[in-house]
Amino acid sequence: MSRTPPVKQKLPPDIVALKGKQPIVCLTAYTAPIARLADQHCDLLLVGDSVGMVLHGLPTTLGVSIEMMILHGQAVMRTAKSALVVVDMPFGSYEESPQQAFRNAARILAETGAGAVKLEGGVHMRETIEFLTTRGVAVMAHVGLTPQAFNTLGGYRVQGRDEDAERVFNDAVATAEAGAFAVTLEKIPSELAKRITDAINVPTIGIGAGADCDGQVLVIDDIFGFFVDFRAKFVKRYAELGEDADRAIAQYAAEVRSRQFPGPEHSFGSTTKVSKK
Ligand SMILES: Nc1nc(=O)c2c([nH]1)NC[C@@H]1CN(c3ccc(C(=O)N[C@@H](CCC(=O)O)C(=O)O)cc3)CN21
Ligand SMILES: CC(C)C(=O)C(=O)O
Ligand SMILES: [Mg+2]
Repeated sequence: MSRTPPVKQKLPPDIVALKGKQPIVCLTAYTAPIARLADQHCDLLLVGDSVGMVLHGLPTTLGVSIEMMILHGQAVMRTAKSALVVVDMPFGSYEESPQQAFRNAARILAETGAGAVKLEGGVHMRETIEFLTTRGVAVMAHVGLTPQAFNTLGGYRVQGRDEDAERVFNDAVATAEAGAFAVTLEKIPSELAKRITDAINVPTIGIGAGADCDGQVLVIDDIFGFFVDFRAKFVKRYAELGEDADRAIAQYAAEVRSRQFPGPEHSFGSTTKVSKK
């Protein structure tokens, strides 16, 4: 029986190997059809807890549950063939202790088949990241603007400016030393992101962290122009699908009201005779 060999899905070490060789392309994905598309162009797909704000209408990421992350992780894993899939650990699922983090990370990996988890935090997550990575759980870290700290940070502000730079630098270095295979840098000055990228031997994946990171990530609905609740400065819209979708819905509504839709071609006759056409 001859079969085309299956495409090998990337693993965390394959992502590490890209540092210094080529920019790492990452997007968020939450659903099977989008994962099928993005998989063909990305090295890494992130099932971000941004799903709570983007698809579930939550005001922040704080209300996202493990069950939500697993359902979306499963949907993405069904169609992602070559990109590494990373699932965000939601708020409250890992902060208590390394043991709690391991239990929930293991559940996420077992139930989704994803290759890694991502968690927010630097120096204070060092022990947890070490606990996970020495027990077979690949971890992507996330420092700088950590959206799950919305309340303590006082919003989604730029992090690491002026005297705050050392904190973010130390956070990034601590996670890399603890065994993280990559570090997300969110909304920090470009110069600081470059300093971090030069200082650690695993890839930095930037979002609002300038052009010198080893890779870039954006929220898929943001690049589609489909998420309109806010527009961060770091977002570049590559389409205006929101406008397109609005046009489609408005036209459908108008055609239903004017009885233009459905037409005969969308309708069924009462007999089974074969139509000519
Ligand atoms: N659609 C979407 N895109 C994201 O990038 C994203 C999410 N959702 N949800 C989870 C987090 C939250 N993130 C955010 C949210 C807002 C800004 C932001 O910069 N907002 C405003 C004002 C922020 C302020 O200064 O208080 C901006 O003007 O850029 C940045 C990152 C990043 N993540
Ligand atoms: C924006 C990325 C880095 C993220 O954490 C998310 O989508 O939840
Ligand atoms: Mg996230």
